[in-house]
Amino acid sequence: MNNDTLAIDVTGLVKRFGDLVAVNDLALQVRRGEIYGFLGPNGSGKTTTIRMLCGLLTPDSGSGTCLGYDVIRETRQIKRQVGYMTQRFSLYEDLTIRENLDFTARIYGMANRNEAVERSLERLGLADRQKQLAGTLSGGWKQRLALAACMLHDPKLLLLDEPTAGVDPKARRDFWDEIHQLAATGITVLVSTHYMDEAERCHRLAYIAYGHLLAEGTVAEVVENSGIVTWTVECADLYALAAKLRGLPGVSQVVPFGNVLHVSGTDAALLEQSIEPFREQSGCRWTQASPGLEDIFIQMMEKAKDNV
Ligand SMILES: Nc1ncnc2c1ncn2[C@@H]1O[C@H](COP(=O)(O)OP(=O)(O)OP(=O)(O)O)[C@@H](O)[C@H]1O
Repeated sequence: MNNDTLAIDVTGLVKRFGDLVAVNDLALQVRRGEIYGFLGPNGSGKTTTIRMLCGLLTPDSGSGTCLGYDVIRETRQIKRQVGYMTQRFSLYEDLTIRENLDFTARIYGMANRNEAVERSLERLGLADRQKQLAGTLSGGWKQRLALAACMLHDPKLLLLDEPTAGVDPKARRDFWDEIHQLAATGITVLVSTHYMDEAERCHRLAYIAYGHLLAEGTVAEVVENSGIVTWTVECADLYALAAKLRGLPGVSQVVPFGNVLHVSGTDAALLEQSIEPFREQSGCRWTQASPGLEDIFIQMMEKAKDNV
């Protein structure tokens, strides 16, 4: 794959803050027009990576391109074609919706500012509320306004850092519908999230922990390559069973999901051996299941922690 097909193509990215290696030898390839999920625990280096990709931070080492431009030498060109939505609401709460969009358009130095703001207001469906103060919008609308602001200059790539944190499910769904509509027009989206349902709405995803890339691919590929086996069990006394299962050989996770326990491990034979005595327990129904992304990521994080 080359620059025609890849929006992001970087390798060996490293960023240190003093003694801390925030991003460690990271390689990332994101195809044009895809929605690429960026997952990982708090402090794993997602924001730092995003900031290196859009030229706001200079990597200590590594190389590559973003939209075909060199991430070290051509940061000005990159910034012009990238829309970056930061983790926290970065617009002015005491400016109106329109004033915020207008202000952002001025920062981009846009010649056709008024037209772009009008178009954006129409598209957002906020034309009749343009005089409302941004601070009075609901969390979901704030995020949509922030997205509209970073789309004003028609970027080819969107870098969205936890855009839906703390937003209710309906507003999150609307936001993601919007992301998919943008991707359908050819815009590439790299989006960080802690929500597993959002991870599943990505075309491909990467999982990083402690600055290292631990998994990459489609959801199906990540599940397939995880090497994790999960059994679910429905049982009358779930908590008593959970207590007995925890710590047994081959059992690395025992997690209740409502009335069902998820019991996972990486050694299928050992896991089966350990659960065998409980298989016949009356009132218990065991089923082998596909591991969830959450099971996989927690397992990876634990393993990575052991190796740090
Ligand atoms: N400017 C900085 N100076 C010093 N340390 C920093 C700086 N920016 C980030 N870090 C540290 O680098 C590590 C990675 O941080 P980063 O914000 O990239 O993680 P993240 O994956 O985005 O986390 P979260 O999910 O909480 O947003 C953290 O330990 C953080 O404290």
